[in-house]
Amino acid sequence: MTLELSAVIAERHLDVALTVGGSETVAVMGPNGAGKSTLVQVLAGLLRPDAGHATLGDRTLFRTGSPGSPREWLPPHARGVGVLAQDALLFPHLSVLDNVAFGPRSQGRGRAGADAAARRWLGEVDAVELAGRKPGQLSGGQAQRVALARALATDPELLLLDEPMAALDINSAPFLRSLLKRVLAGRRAVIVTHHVLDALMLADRIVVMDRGRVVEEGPTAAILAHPRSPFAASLAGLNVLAGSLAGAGVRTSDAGLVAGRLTGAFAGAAAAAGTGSPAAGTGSPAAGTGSPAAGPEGLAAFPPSAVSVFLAPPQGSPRNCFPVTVTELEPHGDHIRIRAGRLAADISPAATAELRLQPGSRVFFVVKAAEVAIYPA
Ligand SMILES: Nc1ncnc2c1ncn2[C@@H]1O[C@H](COP(=O)(O)OP(=O)(O)OP(=O)(O)O)[C@@H](O)[C@H]1O
Repeated sequence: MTLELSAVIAERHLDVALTVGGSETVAVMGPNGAGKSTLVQVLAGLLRPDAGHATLGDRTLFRTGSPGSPREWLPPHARGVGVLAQDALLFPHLSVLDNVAFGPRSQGRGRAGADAAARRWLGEVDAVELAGRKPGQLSGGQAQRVALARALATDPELLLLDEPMAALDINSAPFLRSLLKRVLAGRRAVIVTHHVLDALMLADRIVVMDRGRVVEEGPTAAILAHPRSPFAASLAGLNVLAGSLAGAGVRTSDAGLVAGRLTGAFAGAAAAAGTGSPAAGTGSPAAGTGSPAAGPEGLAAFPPSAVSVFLAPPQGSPRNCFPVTVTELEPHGDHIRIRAGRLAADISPAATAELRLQPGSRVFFVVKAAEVAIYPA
């Protein structure tokens, strides 16, 4: 069962087409004003396009009409669509439990059944203990978890997430991100995000929008490896290595142990569990996507500006050191971006000349652990 959408809204310069498969999560990215939120509002039934149609399996969400196919419009509550926005938007006068039970109740379930469903979903987002509170007694992160439970409690065929982490502080965002990873698995979802890590961790595919149109789309890894739009190219700048979490680092199958610093709430949890900081790793990260079986999955991310380039490994240094072969050199602002497979380093033109770098040069990319952010995937 597929979601198919085409929509034109002249006032917002929107002209998009989108298809989302049955258990696919699509990340919608793009610069400010690209039309990402407008797209979500169209799918949610909050905005009426001038032209177009949307179908979810054999159901029509809307059709603006043409000779031979009449105008159709399903109101938001009848679409089978759940929405999680930047703000939780809970009903302030209802308890957490009643907020989550609201959807099942309006679908016709009795109180006992709706409450049981609400408790089950609160369990899914680790918020059962909040059931009796009012929204005013919740932190931002707690409210967002409750809003996620509320969005899921109607068992929507499509989940829409519009920058769900944007309003959260740095400590709450990683927890919600790992919850989303769990609940989005096998579910159809569209997530609007500004963060490439969200796309990497949560989505199967990226759709890049610009000025109301889709300018690029494809599997997340493929878009980042071969970006065609300037926006995707800017996203692709970040170095990301995947593997399994090991203390304050990530053990990759081909780049060894990448040492870094744990981010946000996860750092607190790891510290409480008594995990330490590993020694810096060495290895060849040319492919860098391996995911060894041991331990929960994690990502190590660092900007090209944090990478130094050496002809020989620095002696006695506690830094991450990756032997690589240069594949490409390109101008990047005042610097030269040195690409080596999936990794990139930005260094000065003078350093590039001094090291006599060219495609095929075998060098060492070196990055301090303090510059590497470690995320649970
Ligand atoms: N309520 C509104 N009324 C009229 N035009 C709007 C409204 N909201 C947004 N727009 C316009 O529609 C276009 C798309 O905006 P939209 O908010 O969908 O972009 P976005 O990609 O979500 O941007 P951002 O990343 O800044 O949230 C922009 O030109 C914007 O100015």
